[in-house]
Amino acid sequence: MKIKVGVVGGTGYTGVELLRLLAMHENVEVVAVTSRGESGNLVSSLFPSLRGFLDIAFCDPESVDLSICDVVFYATPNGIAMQQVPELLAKGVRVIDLAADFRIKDIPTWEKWYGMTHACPDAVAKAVYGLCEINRDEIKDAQLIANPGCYPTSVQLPLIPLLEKGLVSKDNIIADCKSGVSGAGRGAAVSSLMSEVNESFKAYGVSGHRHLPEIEQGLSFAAKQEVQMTFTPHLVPMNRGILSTIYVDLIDTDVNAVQAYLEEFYKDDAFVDVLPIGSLPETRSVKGANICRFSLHQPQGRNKLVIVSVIDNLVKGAAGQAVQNMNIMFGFKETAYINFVPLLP
Ligand SMILES: NC(=O)C1=CN([C@@H]2O[C@H](COP(=O)(O)OP(=O)(O)OC[C@H]3O[C@@H](n4cnc5c(N)ncnc54)[C@H](OP(=O)(O)O)[C@@H]3O)[C@@H](O)[C@H]2O)C=CC1
Ligand SMILES: CC(=O)N[C@@H](CCC(=O)OP(=O)(O)O)C(=O)O
Repeated sequence: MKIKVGVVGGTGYTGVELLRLLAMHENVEVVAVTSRGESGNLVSSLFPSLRGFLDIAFCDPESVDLSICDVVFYATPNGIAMQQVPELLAKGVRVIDLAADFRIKDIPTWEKWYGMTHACPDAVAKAVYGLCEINRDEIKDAQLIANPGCYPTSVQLPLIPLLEKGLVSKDNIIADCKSGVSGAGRGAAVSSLMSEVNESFKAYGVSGHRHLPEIEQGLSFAAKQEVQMTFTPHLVPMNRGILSTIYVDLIDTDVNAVQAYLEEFYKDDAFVDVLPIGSLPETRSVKGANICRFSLHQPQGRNKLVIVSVIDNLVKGAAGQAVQNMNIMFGFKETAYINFVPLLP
């Protein structure tokens, strides 16, 4: 069985990553890839890596009829999908939004952090947050998926089971996260120039980043009470990858029990790798792959648990998780065509 797939925003970094994964997927026919500026040009003329794998041309998002698709991915800036999705939903099309339009249930909170009025709060209420390992059952029947943010994926996968089970405190959580430059998208920006980024390392969004309410929403749901935490993103001079160092207070000092619980929780999940205690995951151990690897540390045997979590921001943090959602929604094997060995170096 092949489903018809559309991609809105095929010229960006998450868009081209989606195309790479979808082009290899035997249950998928990519029927539309949009670009406002490249409409009419072959996708493979902009991205030669796709030559021979995806031989269609970009189309104009204004004139394309996406209602012929079984599923449409939005790989667009925040605020675009919410304007178009209600019409597609009404026609029975399923949608996976890689942006943040449907991630935050509380509309005033979303409007505060994203600085715009939400166009379709009703759709937000229906959307399922596509953190696959946690919400698999709801994803199966969802018509609209809010694909999680990159930093939130790396932080929530290790923390949600621990908060649900009461193994760590909901207070004093700190996530110190570092991302490669592709996290900022493919659009031209001075702040992404090589001479601005290379040989340098900086924090940003320290007083507030829009992924904070997304992470707090997920952690609060898991803890069944409000969680407030500290989240600080940093930019590192590499193309892909996120490494999050997470600090939490243990309820009981037995880190081995926490490890055993996480190993059991994720034992059937191909895309979450609970490493042995004390391991030091690197971003290159997940590059190009749909995997979150993390490890637990208990420095000096004290009450503080340190978790080091790595993902590829474009794969498990975006396009890979989006295809994993599609696999679950359409009843394909969850790992189908996204179960790759990471790239080295
Ligand atoms: N980069 C990352 O690591 C991650 C990104 N995300 C989110 O995914 C989304 C896409 O990110 P990314 O690929 O990095 O962004 P890019 O800036 O690289 O690409 C944006 C894409 O959106 C298209 N686009 C822009 N405006 C419109 C519009 N008005 N109508 C239709 N298409 C439009 C552009 O195509 P064109 O101009 O050719 O029409 C382009 O293909 C964002 O919301 C981002 O926050 C989520 C997780 C991780
Ligand atoms: C390095 C870098 O700039 N990263 C981006 C990641 C955000 C992102 O991907 O946005 P959504 O997941 O919310 O759509 C940022 O901090 O804005």
